[in-house]
Amino acid sequence: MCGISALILADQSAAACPDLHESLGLLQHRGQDAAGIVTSGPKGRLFQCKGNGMVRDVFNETQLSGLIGSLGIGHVRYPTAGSSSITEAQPFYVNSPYGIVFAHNGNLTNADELRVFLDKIAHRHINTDSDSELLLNVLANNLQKTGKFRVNQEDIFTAIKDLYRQIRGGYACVAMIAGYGIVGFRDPHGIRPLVIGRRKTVAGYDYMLASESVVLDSLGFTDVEDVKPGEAIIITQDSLLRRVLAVSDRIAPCIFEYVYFARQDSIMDGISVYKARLSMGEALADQVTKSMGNEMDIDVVIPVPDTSRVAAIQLRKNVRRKLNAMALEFSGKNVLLVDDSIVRGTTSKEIIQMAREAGAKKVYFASCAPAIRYPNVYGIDMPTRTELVAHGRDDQQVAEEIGADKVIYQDLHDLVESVRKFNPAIEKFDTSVFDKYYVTGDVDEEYMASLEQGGRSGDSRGRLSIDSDCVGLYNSFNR
Ligand SMILES: O=P(O)(O)OC[C@H]1O[C@H](OP(=O)(O)OP(=O)(O)O)[C@H](O)[C@@H]1O
Ligand SMILES: NC(=O)CC[C@H](N)C(=O)O
Ligand SMILES: [Mg+2]
Repeated sequence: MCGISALILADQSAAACPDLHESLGLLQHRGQDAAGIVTSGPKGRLFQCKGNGMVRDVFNETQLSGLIGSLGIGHVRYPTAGSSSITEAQPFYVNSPYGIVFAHNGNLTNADELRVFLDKIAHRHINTDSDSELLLNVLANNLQKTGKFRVNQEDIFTAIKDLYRQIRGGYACVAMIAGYGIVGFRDPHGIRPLVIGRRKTVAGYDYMLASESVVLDSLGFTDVEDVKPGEAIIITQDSLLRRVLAVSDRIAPCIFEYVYFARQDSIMDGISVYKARLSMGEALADQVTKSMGNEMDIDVVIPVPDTSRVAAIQLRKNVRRKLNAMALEFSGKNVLLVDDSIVRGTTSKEIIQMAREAGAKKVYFASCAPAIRYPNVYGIDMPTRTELVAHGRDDQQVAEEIGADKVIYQDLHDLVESVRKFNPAIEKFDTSVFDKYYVTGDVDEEYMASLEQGGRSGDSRGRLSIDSDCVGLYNSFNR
């Protein structure tokens, strides 16, 4: 997963960087492999700082003070395509046309096709395996076709409208055109989230786009709204224009944002993540009661710790260390462990073993999400089918695999309703990891098999990471 943000300040003499930097800290849970900020300063000059690691590792005071300019964009990355090489840290930049920088949350499912198109037809050099670099180059190519000396809003809308026809997958994007303004757009199915807000200042309104509303709330922005599926927004010093450029009858925001990914203090597509999680818990309680029936013998319910993900990276040297503090609760009891999800089964297996070592009599495991049996192809870094503990296994077999006496999964319909009841206007969610229904319609057996082989360009699995301390191009001496 990734987090993105974009900011344009009303006061052109002020610096966008401090707020962008803070926005990335607030989005850190969405990506911990790399972070980057690009700002646009006087004469449209672009200033960049990006690298591998957490936000606090990538930026220091000196670097931040060098990021001058009143507009900019930022990114935190958890790769789903390409590798974790620093060369794929975002934002990406192309100089032609106009000087564009770009940041993307999501994952494209037709990356192979785009790569060929950009090479053979558009004659654009792609230097990495990142699908986001492809996306940027499709946008740049579309803008180039206008042949204009200076860009205008209509041209940008046309370029994005064309892009909607060319690319497939999940994507929320922000871009900045040097010295001109910021742009945001969201895929026609609304799979990945993006919000916009404004902040009144003496100089006028500042505008910010971000993956999650928590960023805008924390930075004092108000009138926070979701960018609509298929909508593009262009903000310059003088204007804000927004337009829905692609309409889909299959709106399907990613349900996993509510289950696990988003911060609980965010509101996404009009739904409080916190309230959705409470409601999932209620539905799961019913499911547990139903599934235990007359054999209900649970003495204690224990949540698997959900450490703040920002801090967790420090604590997460291994699963056991993370879970250690809970062992005392288990002795002599029938325990129900509750987690948001079971993916590979690593966490559940480990904590169940710990519970048994600590003297638990019976250990049941309940998951707020249904069984995850299929990969995510829209921007959440999940393993391939064969690595998923529930793939090809029924509930009983999963229980055996993770060492539980019983596994109780949330029912998919209940999960959807737990979220949907807060915004019934959303008829569907992307639930592909549970039911194999991929809303873009292009994810077939061949695609899945290629994910497993790690052979598809644009897929991170099975690929070597080419590390380099040179941002933008590979450093030869490190290879
Ligand atoms: O079956 P697995 O492959 O172990 O994956 C599932 C676990 O991964 C996540 O936790 P994680 O430890 O990543 O982060 P958290 O502290 O935010 O819960 C999730 O909350 C589950 O606990
Ligand atoms: N998780 C994401 O949103 C990743 C964005 C993009 N596919 C990358 O790998 O950089
Ligand atoms: Mg967890």
